[in-house]
Amino acid sequence: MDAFVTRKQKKRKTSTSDGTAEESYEESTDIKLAILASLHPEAEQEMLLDILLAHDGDVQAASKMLKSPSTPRPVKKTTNSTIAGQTSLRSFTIDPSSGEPSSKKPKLLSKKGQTLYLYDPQDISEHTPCSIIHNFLPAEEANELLSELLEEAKTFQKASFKLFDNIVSSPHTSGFYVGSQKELQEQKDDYHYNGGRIVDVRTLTPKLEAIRTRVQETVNSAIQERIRTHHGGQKPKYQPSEPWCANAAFVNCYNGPQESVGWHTDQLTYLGPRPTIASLSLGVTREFRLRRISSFLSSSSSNPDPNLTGQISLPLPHNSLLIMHSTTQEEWKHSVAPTATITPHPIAKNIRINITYRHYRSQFHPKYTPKCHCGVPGVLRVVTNDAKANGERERKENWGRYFYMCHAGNVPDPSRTKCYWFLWGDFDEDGNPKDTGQANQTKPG
Ligand SMILES: O=C(O)CCC(=O)C(=O)O
Ligand SMILES: [Fe+2]
Repeated sequence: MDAFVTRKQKKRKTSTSDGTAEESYEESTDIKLAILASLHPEAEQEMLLDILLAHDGDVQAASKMLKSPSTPRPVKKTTNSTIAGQTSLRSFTIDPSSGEPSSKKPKLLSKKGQTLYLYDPQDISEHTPCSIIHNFLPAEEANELLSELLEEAKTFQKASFKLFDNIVSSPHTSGFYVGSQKELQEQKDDYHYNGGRIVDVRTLTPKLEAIRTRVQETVNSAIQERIRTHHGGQKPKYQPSEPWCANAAFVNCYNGPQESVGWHTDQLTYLGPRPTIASLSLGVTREFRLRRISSFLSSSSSNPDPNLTGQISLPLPHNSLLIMHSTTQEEWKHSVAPTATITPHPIAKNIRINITYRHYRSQFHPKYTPKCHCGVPGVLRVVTNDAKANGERERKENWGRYFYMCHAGNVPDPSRTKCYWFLWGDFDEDGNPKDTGQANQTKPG
């Protein structure tokens, strides 16, 4: 059984719609789940997963639990929504004195090389930088939005760009939407993504426009709630205090189980530090995975707590709104993993549509982005211990500092002399540039 637990993870290169490139990993939980399912063909996948994870990935212990008369009998699903019958991990904790399920909360661990699956909004809020709202839109409206975007997605393209001498194409297609013709023209003229521009910019479709204000209101209340529950009423440094405004949206289309997006963080250049991103999923349920960037773990990165270094998977069902709060982009990476199987959706068949609403902040308009010697606007990054992303700026005393670097340094182009230009970003408490376009230039630490 151990061979399944310790199976090596596979790596591969990929790229995202906003142009950041990373590597993705595949995991062995699927196999353990398949074994458990073959032992308990009557049980629902979600229940098996919950129990497997409550037993720390031990298939034998999970199977024993399933055979126990005290375990609730699984009820067959009548819809294809994975949300039906979902339970919190709390329902599967065993009281050691009685051997009965107890309501005590288990310790949730995301061990290195393992995946912790979370479904319950309270678990997600407590153990990830995100919060989730299931059944966000009225059912009919969600279906209509899905149908509209499935039609749009027929004309989406795969994003592709150059990475270390290879053309990397994103393993899914996407479209980019803004609120007005003026913003559309500005995107075409002024905005850069990895040194290039997005040619296909569209204005929000009628249904994307119709939900925009609701997304905004929900996100703004969730931000306030998060500040209360996770930050003692004090917003994190650099998190904007201005209201969040959904003025741009990437729409991603994952056609089939193998389409995915690799581990990445979203580009900060036009969102600024500590952005909030709202992600509405439609159609097929897929796994959204999260893992911490180890330099932001509380223990030292040379000795991080092994219980916090694994990945967390959030299956995102049709009509769920995931809010990535202000620590997500700087302290975590996220991905949508390829999978062996999916449950087809009655409208979308094998397709998952995902909308990420973003706030392109006016203080981060490209006219304020510091420019490299090449004349190209820089890319805003944060210093982490990710050597590939940060090069020599990864030294501990600089972790968490922001800097601009050349796109050419980000995506080396052999036809150009390698460019080492960089500028420390200097932001106030609200993450606004202190001196727009004129940050102090200093030497790397
Ligand atoms: O499809 C998703 O849930 C995530 C998409 C994403 O990470 C992105 O567009 O940057
Ligand atoms: Fe992303």
